[in-house]
Amino acid sequence: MANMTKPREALVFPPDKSSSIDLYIPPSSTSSQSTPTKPFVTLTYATSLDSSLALSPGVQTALSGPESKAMTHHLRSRHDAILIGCGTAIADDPSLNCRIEGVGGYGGKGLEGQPRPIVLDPRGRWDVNHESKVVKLAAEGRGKAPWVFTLGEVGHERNHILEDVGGQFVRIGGGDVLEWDDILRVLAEKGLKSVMIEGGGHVINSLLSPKTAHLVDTVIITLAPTWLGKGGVAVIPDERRDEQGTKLAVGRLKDVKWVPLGEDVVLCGRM
Ligand SMILES: NC(=O)C1=CN([C@@H]2O[C@H](COP(=O)(O)OP(=O)(O)OC[C@H]3O[C@@H](n4cnc5c(N)ncnc54)[C@H](O)[C@@H]3O)[C@@H](O)[C@H]2O)C=CC1
Ligand SMILES: Nc1nc(O)c(N)c(N[C@@H]2O[C@H](COP(=O)(O)O)[C@@H](O)[C@H]2O)n1
Repeated sequence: MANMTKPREALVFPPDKSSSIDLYIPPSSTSSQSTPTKPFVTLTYATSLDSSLALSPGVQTALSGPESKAMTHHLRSRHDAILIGCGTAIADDPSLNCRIEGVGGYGGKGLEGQPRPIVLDPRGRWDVNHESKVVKLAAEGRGKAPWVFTLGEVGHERNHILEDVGGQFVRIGGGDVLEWDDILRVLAEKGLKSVMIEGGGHVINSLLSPKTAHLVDTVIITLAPTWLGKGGVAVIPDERRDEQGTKLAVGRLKDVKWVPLGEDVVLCGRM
């Protein structure tokens, strides 16, 4: 007979696999903070062999197999926050919760092990509403409510939708764009000690730009054995040049480990 205390969709990530991955993530949600003004930053996403996150902009594309999907949820259980851009929120209507067996809402207590969803939405493009998955899950006690980082005011109605489930709009910065230094400083000020940044393309490419790539502590990338073809949402950061104008690599990972998971391989490394 099935265990009645946990919902059927709970995922399991085996301890023998997690021991390799765990070297690259904060040991627990409370213990690791690289500096007082910045949370520990894990950049993590799934990509195709031709470096695409999705078939086309605005199209959700399943790349991870079941084993690497469980790995991603293990990461979600071990970070205080999970961050995406509004392009991903609009395209995917994501859950942004953790569905690993034993976390809060999936057999565990309260919201233990659930990350705080953060959506970067400088100009209020994401029409968050009562039907948004992340709002519904928060109302059901199966995930934390989102914090949406904006540059300007949003309407009262959207404010209420988030506040009713424990979320909020957070107005940050004084310029035209949300700067990574400001985003990470605000997360640290709010007591979040670790964040996993999932995407999408604009968010990853901007974070990996030469001026901000150093803000990333570790990288955990799922590589799926498929090509998505031209026109996809590609991870391809801006180029870097030295003072003479000679082109350089944007970055190279160190302390690298490749972990096979099902048909995928997971690349772990440090910036
Ligand atoms: N395979 C994977 O692991 C993932 C795939 N995706 C896919 O990526 C696609 C969405 O990617 P994009 O359209 O590129 O949207 P995105 O999710 O990168 O959002 C881009 C928007 O974020 C906002 N933003 C705020 N601050 C920013 C900053 N500092 N840097 C960059 N953007 C900032 C801007 O308004 C920008 O238009 C979807 O198709 C989704 O399915 C998304 C996440 C993970
Ligand atoms: N790890 C991973 N593998 C894939 O194949 C993906 N398409 C994604 N996408 C990211 O996960 C979000 C959707 O998952 P939930 O609904 O939150 O469970 C999506 O919005 C992307 O951030 N990730």
